[in-house]
Amino acid sequence: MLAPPRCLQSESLIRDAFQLTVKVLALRVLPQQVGSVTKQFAANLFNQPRLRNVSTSAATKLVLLNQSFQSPQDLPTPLLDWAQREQCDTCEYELQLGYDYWQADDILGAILPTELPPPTSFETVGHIAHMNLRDEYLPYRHLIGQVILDKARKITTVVNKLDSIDTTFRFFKMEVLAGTDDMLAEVKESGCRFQFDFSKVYWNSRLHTEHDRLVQRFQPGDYICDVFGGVGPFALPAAKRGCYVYANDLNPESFKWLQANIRTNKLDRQIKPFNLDGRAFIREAFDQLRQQGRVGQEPTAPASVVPDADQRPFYTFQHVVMNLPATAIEFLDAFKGIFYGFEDTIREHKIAMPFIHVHCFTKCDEPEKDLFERISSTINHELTTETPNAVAHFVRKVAPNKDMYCVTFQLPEAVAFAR
Ligand SMILES: C[S@@+](CC[C@H](N)C(=O)[O-])C[C@H]1O[C@@H](n2cnc3c(N)ncnc32)[C@H](O)[C@@H]1O
Repeated sequence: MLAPPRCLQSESLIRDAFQLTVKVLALRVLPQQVGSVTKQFAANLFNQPRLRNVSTSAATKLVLLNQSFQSPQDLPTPLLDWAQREQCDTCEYELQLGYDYWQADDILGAILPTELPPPTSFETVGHIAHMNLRDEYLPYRHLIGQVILDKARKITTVVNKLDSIDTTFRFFKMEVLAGTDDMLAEVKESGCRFQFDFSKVYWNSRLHTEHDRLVQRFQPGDYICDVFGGVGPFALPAAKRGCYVYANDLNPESFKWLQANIRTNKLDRQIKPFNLDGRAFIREAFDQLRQQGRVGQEPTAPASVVPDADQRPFYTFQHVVMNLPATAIEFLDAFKGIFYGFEDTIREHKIAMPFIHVHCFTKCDEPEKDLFERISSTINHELTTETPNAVAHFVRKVAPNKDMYCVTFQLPEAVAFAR
């Protein structure tokens, strides 16, 4: 495999340093002989990614041969015989390769010390390439950023995640390595358009599958309570599917973009946005839905003549999503007594308890045991893997010894009816 000349660099990128002249032997053939020779001797040709092995500039064609052949004597006998029979001679041919030819890992492999493998993986958030470089790469971070910027399609900004994460709002602090400092990202996911300031809100493209997985579980017409909703990656696709969503985020920036995304996707009649702390939101959302019914369907009569809640159909959520893996379990205490006083209505109308989908991290060797124990102790009610409708789903590895899970369980009546 060809590689550019090694040229250790640490300041600005010198693109001219990647010129390479490749000398190969070529067979001079007539246009009508090209098909036959390239088919018969495919293995002996100059086969390099993204390069043609037939030169088309001359009236006679040049079929370029493998660069391991230094002189005509090196050619395999069948090829030599063919050339003699067809009266084709050989000649030398020079290819000039430069910066444009090489791929990011070729260039980074040439620039970086040999003990550092090229770091070419990054997450894409709209036009932003989001890298997570280890410490040993930091002296070269701007060079790496420039190469990624040059080589990755549709990327105009390259950022590196810094060590710190905003502890409350979970967005990453980052440094611009190359390109513009425009952090306003536009992303399409699950048929919805999302816009947000990536430097101020949480967004993780790697959660796409998890967003989809849960949304597919929801049925059109379901009520969804999204406690840590961010800019809407659960709420918007769920609403597109025909669900009614109460979506919340404490970060005012997430709330602002959630509202904007609801408008852009024309889902105002199906999503109701909130900007509250998760615990307060759970109580508020359950109360409002019980009293008001559908999203956007405010009581039309003055409050004094609106019948009491227990004389109207009892609306509640079918699903609650809680994606704040570091601390979501702690918020489960908000469900204690959430239906206190409504036991008879719920039983009479056979209303099913909501499913709670709580995301969490674990570093434990027995993840399910650890998670169910922590959940049980917060809600004062024992849940195990044996509990009907309770399951722990592995979402992804976030660090070598840290996994993200989503535990789904149906809110136990004993918890919901507690005093
Ligand atoms: C891990 S992100 C998940 C966002 C989104 N649901 C997703 O799947 O991408 C957690 C979100 O919870 C929000 N958050 C953090 N603490 C909160 C709290 N106490 N109450 C409500 N939202 C909170 C953060 O601002 C952040 O947007």
